[in-house]
Amino acid sequence: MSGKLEWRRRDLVNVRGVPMICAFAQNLEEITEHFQAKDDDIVIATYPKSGTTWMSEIVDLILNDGDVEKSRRGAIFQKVPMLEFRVPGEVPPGSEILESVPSPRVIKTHLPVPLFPKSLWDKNVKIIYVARNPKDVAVSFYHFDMMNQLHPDPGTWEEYIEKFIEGNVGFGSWGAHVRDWWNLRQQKNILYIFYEDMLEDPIREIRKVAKFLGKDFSEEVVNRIGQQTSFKAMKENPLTNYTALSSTIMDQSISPFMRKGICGDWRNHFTVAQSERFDEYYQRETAGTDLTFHF
Ligand SMILES: Nc1ncnc2c1ncn2[C@@H]1O[C@H](COP(=O)(O)OS(=O)(=O)O)[C@@H](OP(=O)(O)O)[C@H]1O
Repeated sequence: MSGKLEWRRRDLVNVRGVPMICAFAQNLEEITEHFQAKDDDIVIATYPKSGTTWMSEIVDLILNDGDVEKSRRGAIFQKVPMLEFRVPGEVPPGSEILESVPSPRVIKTHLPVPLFPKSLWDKNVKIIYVARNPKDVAVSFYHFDMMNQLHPDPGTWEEYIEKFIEGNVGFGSWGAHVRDWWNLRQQKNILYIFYEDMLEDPIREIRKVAKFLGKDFSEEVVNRIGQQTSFKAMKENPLTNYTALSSTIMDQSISPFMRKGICGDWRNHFTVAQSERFDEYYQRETAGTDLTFHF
């Protein structure tokens, strides 16, 4: 095997107790320990499939004052590089690409709190965390695992649900992820946003993010950002729908990156028994917190 094939469908690798995508696991601890943050870095942190790309495009437009032309300067994964992305021997790692991105850098990461780079904590950078209900995350992640060749094969849906509940999927436990970030939100510079709230009232949530980033826009600008970042617009936009990424990594003929973009698609996938099992999981994971999700 050579090239990207070497990293295809490999088992997850345990990094400090967190199951990680094999290609990304190489040198991950180096990022945690030695990635150099800058004071004006902005981080978009999420558990996978929780609205990262959507928030990334919103933040990019906010930083460019809603200038659509400027937002067309590159694909979303170039404008907002993923810190831990790595296919050794194939593409420069995200952490390296970030060294040449002009400030303020917007950094995408799915890293859980224990693996988050020390230097980003030390600099107390602005972090926007997006969380999504675990049933829709599981459905989205299952489809993503099928199409993303760097991920392990998800198996059947039945099998996948068990893996998800055990936290035996890329980036580990959903519950630990959303909880750890939630618990830190008042100590650190974190704006905690819910995907379902973005769907309910995108304009309200865009205003919230803009305010966090120190911007106050007219209605016209906010509406423009809302239109540009609607699911339909982003699905049709080759710069946001990931079609610019090699199909040897993401095979969108299996499942498109911009798949459905709704709340409640889980109803089309879970049996009643699976849903009840997941409800118990959700109760366990959020017990003792004031975290509440909409389904
Ligand atoms: N603009 C907009 N509006 C609503 N929903 C959107 C939007 N953009 C992306 N999406 C949906 O977000 C899901 C992908 O999540 P991520 O971007 O976090 O994926 S990744 O982890 O970075 O690969 C994935 O969800 P599913 O459709 O449920 O699979 C995308 O469709």
